[in-house]
Amino acid sequence: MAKKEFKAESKRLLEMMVNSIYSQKEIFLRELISNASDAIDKMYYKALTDDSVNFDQDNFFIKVSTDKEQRTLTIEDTGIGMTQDELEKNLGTIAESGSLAFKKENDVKDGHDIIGQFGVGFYSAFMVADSVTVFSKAFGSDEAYKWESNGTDGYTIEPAEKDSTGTKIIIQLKENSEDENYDDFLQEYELKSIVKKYSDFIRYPIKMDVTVHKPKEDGEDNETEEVLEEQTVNSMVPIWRKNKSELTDEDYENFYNEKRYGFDKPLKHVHINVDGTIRYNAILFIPETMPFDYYSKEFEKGLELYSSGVLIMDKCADLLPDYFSFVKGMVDSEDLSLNISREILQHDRQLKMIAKNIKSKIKSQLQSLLKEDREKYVKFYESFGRQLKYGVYTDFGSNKDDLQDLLMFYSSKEKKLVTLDEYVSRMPEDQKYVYYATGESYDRIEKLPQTEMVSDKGYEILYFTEDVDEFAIKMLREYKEKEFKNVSSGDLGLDTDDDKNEEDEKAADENKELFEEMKSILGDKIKDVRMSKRLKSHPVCLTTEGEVTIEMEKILQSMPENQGVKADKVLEINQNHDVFQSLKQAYDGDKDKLHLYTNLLYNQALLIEGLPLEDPVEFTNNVCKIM
Ligand SMILES: Nc1ncnc2c1ncn2[C@@H]1O[C@H](COP(=O)(O)OP(=O)(O)OP(=O)(O)O)[C@@H](O)[C@H]1O
Repeated sequence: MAKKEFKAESKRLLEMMVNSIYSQKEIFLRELISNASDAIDKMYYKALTDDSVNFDQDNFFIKVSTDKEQRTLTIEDTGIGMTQDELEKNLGTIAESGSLAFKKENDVKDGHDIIGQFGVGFYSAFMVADSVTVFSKAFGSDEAYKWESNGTDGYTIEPAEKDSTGTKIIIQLKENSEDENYDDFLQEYELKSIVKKYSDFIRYPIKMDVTVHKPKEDGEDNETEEVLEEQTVNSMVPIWRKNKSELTDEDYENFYNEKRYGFDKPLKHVHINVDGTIRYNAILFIPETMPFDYYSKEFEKGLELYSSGVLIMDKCADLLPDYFSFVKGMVDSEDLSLNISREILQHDRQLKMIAKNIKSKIKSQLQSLLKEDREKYVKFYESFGRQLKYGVYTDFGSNKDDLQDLLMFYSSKEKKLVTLDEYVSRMPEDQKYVYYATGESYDRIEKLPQTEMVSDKGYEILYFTEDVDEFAIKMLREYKEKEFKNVSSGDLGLDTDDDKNEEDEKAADENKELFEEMKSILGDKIKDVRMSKRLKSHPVCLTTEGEVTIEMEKILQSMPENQGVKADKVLEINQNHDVFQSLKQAYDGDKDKLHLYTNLLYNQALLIEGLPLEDPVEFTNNVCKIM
């Protein structure tokens, strides 16, 4: 049976393509400039293989100009041009890429700079055009041709006049509508910024007539006039392709500012050139200050992604893990698999490899910053440390090994931020755990009764003041085989001398009934009342049993999806405190008083923990009563 070819309704196909491939209309300019750059590149490659062709860099450029009255936009290049056949084949057949064919035919080894590959970019002009006219004169030919189309009912080709080799594309802009002001594409400022945004690193000059103010020739002092001056509006050579040794810190800072990655000065930059199984260049920055919306939902992470110098994506989120979302910068790779709109990537294997590579580079940069410039690292950590801690906690702790050595906490001994490694390496031999205490501020933690015994032993305590701290540490569980221990947790693992232990046990036994009575007075507010082994000068404190601590309870309670998770609280009493004698007396003779004292002590313990009193009026009345 004879096989039949698929037919395509080309008018509909073109319409669909034009209106559904690209998410932004302005992209047409990127596509036409990329075509122009490809056409000049072809001249460059011709010159490489044909001695009769001379490639003088100065003769090659792209010019973007407008005619406001006619409402036309013109993109002209001095590239290889197209013959009549080529116009027919390349611009008359959807998905026919002369550029891809050129790459194959010419076996261009370093031809990765040729951008076109799908054979559709040109038609993006119809997103903004009522009609497109192309004048082209091919290299080595004396004849020029005109191709014209309104995008709906085909195209025409006829001989035309054109002096020089190259291609000139004239776009007749669509009428303005309610949704779109096509006149924007006639505005100098608008055009300049689109060129800068997508095509800044095209290797050939993109020229425009730009309005400048100049002193008036025979005018008075200071009198100026507006004149048009032809300027090159793109930077051409991407800084990331330059040799690192040629670049100064200032060059990187300027790039950071020009690209508006931030308004601050970057703390550190990394310039990566990888030329292995995957090839890419990247410049990454660690900012000094936190963007104002950093810890909000509005903040979007991501690096700029370029393919052969053309911007593909403003913020490619897949290139950065969330915990390094503060990193700014760009990646350029020739090896990416792009889809036809060049907006998203079909196969992201390469992208994943680049992302992995970048992740380890950032980590090692941060490690070296910590080692070599502590002051800067602390500055960085004060802004972004919280994000690293989230990184430890999220994804079920799968990144904790990568991040644990970047963490810092405030130390009770050093009175500054220290790393876990520093803590563990100076632990006395008899210390079993890494101790930490939680609270609203360093000052408040300093005064927590629960820290007394641990500090007394001479052990260092890490102060946790951010809500994520304890969650992150629970995920870490241990560092260098040393478990973390909250100073408010049940067993502190402190070695006390045996005689004292025995004495304590005896006293606890003797007062068992008193504690039972107190427990029944407080009901389900607490899990137990116990004699304390951690208090020295304070009469009372709250501790917890089990996984949920008081700080965690506070955080969980403040969340919208709060499910009433509560910590198992234990009221600990210091039996060496005078208050304990009063409790005993009340227990023996005056049950009302025991009630009063128990409630007062419980409320005091709540206040110390920064927890709200259940009944502040009753509490103050009780205070008055004993006065
Ligand atoms: N300014 C130009 N000078 C010379 N040839 C051009 C020019 N513009 C387009 N062409 C030819 O027309 C072909 C089709 O262009 P089009 O932009 O549709 O696709 P492409 O650039 O090949 O691929 P992509 O869709 O990836 O951009 C190009 O491959 C090229 O051969």
